[in-house]
Amino acid sequence: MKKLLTLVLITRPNQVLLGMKKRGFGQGRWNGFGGKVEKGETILEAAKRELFEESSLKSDDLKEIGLIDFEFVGDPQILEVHVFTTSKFEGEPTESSEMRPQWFNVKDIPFDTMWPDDHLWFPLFLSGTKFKGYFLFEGHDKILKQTLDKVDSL
Ligand SMILES: CCc1c(NC2CC2)nc(N)nc1N1CCCCC1
Repeated sequence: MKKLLTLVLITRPNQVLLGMKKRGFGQGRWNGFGGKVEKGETILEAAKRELFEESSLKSDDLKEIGLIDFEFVGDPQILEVHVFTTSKFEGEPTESSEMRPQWFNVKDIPFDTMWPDDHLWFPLFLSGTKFKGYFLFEGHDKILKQTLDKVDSL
């Protein structure tokens, strides 16, 4: 039983835009913008929608660069996260009810206040390498098992 989710990472030279999640799943952690894929929308449409809802940014240039499956011990629901990135966007990052956006230098990514998997695959995302990953979590902080592979196509 897979649940489809999206994650969008906006970049500009030497920087990545992250949002501080203000409530709900992942509250208190910096992350890209994303969420659930609703019925009747494509994964790409969901990524664009969530980006706009959470940051006020619009982009027609989202490129999929990663696919990550997350499993949690004791929970049969697998989260399948489609990771997108672009440096072409319109608008100004604006705080929403969900997210407080902030630009970070790529050398100062706040991994200590992000999901524990991020520091493992961010280097691949930042180097423009497409990847597929799998993470088995115990709770929301402990990675029990993982795989991470570079791929030519997703
Ligand atoms: C799937 C959770 C998750 C994550 N890892 C969590 C331990 C499983 N890492 C990162 N960066 N984003 C994540 N989500 C991106 C889609 C919206 C919900 C949060």
